[in-house]
Parts: sequence; C-alpha cells; structure tokens
Amino acid sequence: MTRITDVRLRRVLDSRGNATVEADVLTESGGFGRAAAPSGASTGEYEAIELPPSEAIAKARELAVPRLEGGVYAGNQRDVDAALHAADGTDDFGVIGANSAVAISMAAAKAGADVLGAPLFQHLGGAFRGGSFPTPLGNVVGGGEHAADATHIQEFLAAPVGAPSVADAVFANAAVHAEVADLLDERDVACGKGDEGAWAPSIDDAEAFEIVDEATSTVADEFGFEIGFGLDVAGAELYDADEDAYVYGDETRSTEEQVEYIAGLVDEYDLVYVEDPLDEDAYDAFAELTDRVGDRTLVCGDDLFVTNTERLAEGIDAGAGNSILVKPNQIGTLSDAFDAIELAVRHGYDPVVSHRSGETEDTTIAHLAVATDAPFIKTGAVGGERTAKLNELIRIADDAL
Ligand SMILES: C=C(OP(=O)(O)O)C(=O)O
Ligand SMILES: [Mg+2]
Repeated sequence: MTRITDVRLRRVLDSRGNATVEADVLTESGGFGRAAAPSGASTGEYEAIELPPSEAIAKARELAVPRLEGGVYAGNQRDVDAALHAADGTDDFGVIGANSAVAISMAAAKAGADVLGAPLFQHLGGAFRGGSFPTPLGNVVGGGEHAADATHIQEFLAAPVGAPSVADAVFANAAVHAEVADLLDERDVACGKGDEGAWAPSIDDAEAFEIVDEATSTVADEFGFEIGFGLDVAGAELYDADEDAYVYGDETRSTEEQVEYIAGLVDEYDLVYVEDPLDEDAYDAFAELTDRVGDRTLVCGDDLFVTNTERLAEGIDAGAGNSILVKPNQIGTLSDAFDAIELAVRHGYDPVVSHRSGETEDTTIAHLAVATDAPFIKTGAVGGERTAKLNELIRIADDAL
C-alpha cells in the first residue's frame, strides 16, 4: 500500500531567504508526504554535507529517485533510508546531499503516516506515544553566527520546566520574549532580531544574563510556574585553534578558564541547560565540565555529536555531556536520528530535538520529539517558521490533527 510511486524535488525558500530542498513522496494507494530540509549557520565540522540545493536535487534525481520509485515502501522507514544511503554511497551524504536525503526521508515518513491515516508522531513512535510532551527551549536573546553585533553567546533560551502543559510552556516562552523586549526598551537598547527570531541587541553577555534572568523571573511569577533558562554557547564558533582559546571580543579564555566560567554561570543563574559550552573536539573538557555540573544541569553536545552515533559513542566513553542535540539534517535521515536518540537514552543522555537557524514551515521535528518522548525541543519562541512547530505541538496535545 505504501509503495512509493513518485518522488518530486524542488527548490523552495527558507526563513533566511535562501533556497532549500523540498520533497514530495507519493504512494501507490494515494499517500502523500511533503517535507523540506532546514539549514544551519553555525554548522558543526562533522555534519553530513549540505550541497547547493540545485546540485543536491540533480544528484538525488539521478541516483536516489530511481531506487525509491516502484521499489521501496514509504511505510518502511528503514528501507527508505537504506535506499538513500545506498544511492549516495558515502558516509556523509557527500554525493546526493544531506539536504536532499533528509527532505526525502521526512517526506516518506509523512507519506507512510498518510496511508495509515495516523499522525506522523504515531507512525514513527507507536500507539503509546502522544501522552507526554517536550519542554520547548525558546531562544529569546542571541547573537554569535545568528546576528551581527550582538551577544557572543549564540542563544539565551527560556526553559519553562514547571509548565503544566506544552501550550502553557509555548505561551510562557513567547511572554519571556516580549518581556525581554520591554527590558531592552527600558534600557534604551534598540535592536532587531537574529535568524531564529531572538532579540539581537548590541549588549555584552553579562547584561544579557541580567535581562534574561529578570524576564524569566517576571514571567514565572505571572504564569505561576518555574521558568529557568539555558544557553547555546556555540563554543566551536568562539574557539580559536591558533590561540587555543575562546575569544569573546577583546576577552579570551583558555579551555580551563572556559570550563570555570561556564560552571560559574550554571551556579549563578541556576542554568538548566548548557549546549556546546566548548569546542566540537573538546571531549575531555566536556567531560570535566559534566563532572562538575552534570548533576544539576544538562550539558548538551550539538556540534560535538552532530546527531552521529559514532561521535556520541565516543562521548559516552569519555563521559562528555549528558545530553545530545538531535538535528535530522546533521545526519541525513530519520533512521539515523532515531538511532542517535536510542543510543543516547540507553546511556542516560537526554535527547533535545532541534530546529536549525534556517527553517521552513515544516513541522516534522515536533512529531519526532513526541514520537521519541524527548524531554526537550529547541525550536525558537516566535516567528512563523518557529511557531509552525510550536503550534503543531499544541495541536498534537489537543488531539487536533
Ligand atoms: C540551531 C542552531 O544553529 P544552526 O542551525 O545555525 O547550527 C544551533 O547551533 O543549535
Ligand atoms: Mg547549537
């Protein structure tokens, strides 16, 4: 029933105004799925390869589409993803592009769900999923590679850990975003927004901590539940290998000092989440930091693990981190993303399903998070391509798909 009859690929716009790959998958019995690849700006060195969309589409049409059409069932995700790997023949999707691969992989999953008449999260996760929801981490202030002339730390993330429902959590993050705007206004700081919709003020990181701390406390009092906050430091972007130091404008920190700095921030602000506090090769320093603060906060590897089971296994051996960021386009298929989540959970690492800075209206990651019972999802706080995922979580919880 779910035998694939057509795979159609096209270029569409992403939220930065760049082209990205969209895939449609059609099945014999009329099933239909559509998905689009997101795209990073602060990409990890070890991510699967994103090719220019036209090239990725041409290569996928030549090598992957003939293997899929007529020969593979969309309901069998492992077979779809194995066909994509076989068509590519490399271990990083360097031939057809991880952007083509992930768009097809996600579109096939949606087509499989469509034939079954089941929501995507249920097709992926089974009949017993849909009862618990991830806490959304909402980017409210940011800079780094996502905005010029703003904070050095890439993302300050509201974390409504005490929210009684996913809808309450989503509205709380939007309220923190609005409160931050008021606090910036009071300080006469004018600013625009970064790629993910977070405010991108030209202030130093210390001031951003003050503002986000105050905004989360104010909104927590208003909403009546606990709202913490966390960070994506995007340490690989700050790390200068020649100087062997983390560069914050005029200030630099050695690896030891960086560990000390982050551990201090965790305690000063009760941070619930710290992503990529160190460079993408710094397994030992990650392990040292995890040893120091891993009992009271999540130390999450994004560029460190790149959703890759081999890199995660190295991290598990080293004791580096206690959490993994999961971005399907970093590894190229949903099967690979599931494998990373399952390996993580088996070893006590919390998976955090994530958007990219360049996004579309695609909602697959909302379903992936529910399907895998991930405790967190990182998908922004405001902005259409971000609220597409947040509103889908609300619909899933409301049984309104
Ligand atoms: C979402 C992120 O940004 P990008 O997509 O630019 O890697 C991130 O670093 O976690
Ligand atoms: Mg990151």
